[in-house]
Amino acid sequence: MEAQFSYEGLYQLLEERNRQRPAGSYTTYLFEKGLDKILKKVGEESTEVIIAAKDQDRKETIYEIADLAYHVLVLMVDMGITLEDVKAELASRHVIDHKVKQEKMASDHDQ
Ligand SMILES: N=c1c2ncn([C@@H]3O[C@H](COP(=O)(O)OP(=O)(O)OP(=O)(O)O)[C@@H](O)[C@H]3O)c2ncn1[C@@H]1O[C@H](COP(=O)(O)O)[C@@H](O)[C@H]1O
Repeated sequence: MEAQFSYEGLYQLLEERNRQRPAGSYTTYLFEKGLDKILKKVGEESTEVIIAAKDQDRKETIYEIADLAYHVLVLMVDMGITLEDVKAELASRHVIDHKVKQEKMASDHDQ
């Protein structure tokens, strides 16, 4: 059976790792190393996504996107950026995009 997963649940676990810093945790290792190490991992994982996608390797691309998503979440926790912060940003763009489309449809209709 597939394990229950949510971004919110993983984010909370990473916050807990940051507060408690348990030994033997890879996330603890990243927080202890600090921002530069986390950024290096985000850069590496981004490159691996690009390479896998360029090879048209769907399975590998999914695997590397998951690695990237985890490291981006670690970066967010380190910087105190919440999932709500990112959702709010995406939501504001979504509304703008919707408005632009409506305006374009109205102007197309007038012509
Ligand atoms: N999703 C992940 C996840 N994805 C990738 N990784 C780790 O990221 C590392 C990436 O591998 P690399 O070969 O690039 O790096 P490395 O050589 O191991 O280490 P570096 O010295 O390069 O940093 C691996 O050690 C993976 O185990 C993750 N580690 C943890 N999680 C999640 O975070 C939770 C907490 O993990 P811990 O804090 O380790 O208990 C886990 O339950 C998972 O849900």
